[in-house]
Amino acid sequence: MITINNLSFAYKKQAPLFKDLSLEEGAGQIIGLLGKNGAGKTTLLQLISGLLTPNAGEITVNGQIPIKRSPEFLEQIYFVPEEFIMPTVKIFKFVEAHAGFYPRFDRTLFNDLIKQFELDQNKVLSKMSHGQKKKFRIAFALSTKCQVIILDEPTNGLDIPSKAIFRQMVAGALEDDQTVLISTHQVKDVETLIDKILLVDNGRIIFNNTIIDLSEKYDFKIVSHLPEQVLYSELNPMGYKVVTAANGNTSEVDIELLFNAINDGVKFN
Ligand SMILES: Nc1ncnc2c1ncn2[C@@H]1O[C@H](COP(=O)(O)OP(=O)(O)OP(=O)(O)O)[C@@H](O)[C@H]1O
Repeated sequence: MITINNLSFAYKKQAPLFKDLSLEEGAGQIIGLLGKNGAGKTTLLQLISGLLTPNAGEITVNGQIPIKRSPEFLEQIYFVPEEFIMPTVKIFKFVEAHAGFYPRFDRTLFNDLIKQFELDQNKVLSKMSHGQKKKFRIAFALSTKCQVIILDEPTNGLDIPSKAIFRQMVAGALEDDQTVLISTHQVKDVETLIDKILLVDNGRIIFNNTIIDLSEKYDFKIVSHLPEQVLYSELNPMGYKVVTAANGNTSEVDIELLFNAINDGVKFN
């Protein structure tokens, strides 16, 4: 689905951001793309979407080369950037004008998602609040049923109930042949949603693992006393948050703890 071979990329007059980066991701996953500020998450998403040109290496999405921006490519990828400007048209007019670009666009789903987000289709997009615009873009993205949906910081600006609705929507609206790539710092918002974590640091993917694998191999828990065999620990009002090797049970992955542990040098394999 998404294949990256030996990608190198630098912004003009800047040191290379990515050198020799390779990645292979199949269909049917919700992937969380994590990394510190400036790690290159948005840049990577823009490269995959064909909005930036690699200096070397190759990216393909379903066999298409993104930067060629062919109609076959554009109808199967939808990118919701972190910041965007919306046109001065009503929601229903926008849908009338744009849904046709996406052969699998599902109007029933769109109407349902807009209702769940409590948006009025007669509202003018440019006059909506930031959170409302974001909700519209998410609903539109999911309704395209594109094979690759890219969401850059989707929950920024969403109120608390909308974050829960967002999780239900993404989990409920996807087909087996779709892949969703979500870049976020709001890990709690996607913790129960994502199947896989990709961690970008210093121009490299330093971590690429599934939640199932992590939950089978490691325990993430809060304890009052530090156990002897601990891979990583953090002080917590209740005692310590720790990561240990699993003892036969599966535990829910605490992504924030995992992120901090990796940044502290803990190797998860
Ligand atoms: N248009 C640009 N021109 C030059 N440098 C840029 C440009 N856009 C981003 N950069 C630089 O590239 C690096 C990666 O930026 P990017 O926005 O991809 O990171 P990010 O991981 O998405 O960060 P954040 O979590 O803060 O959103 C940063 O050092 C940034 O300053």
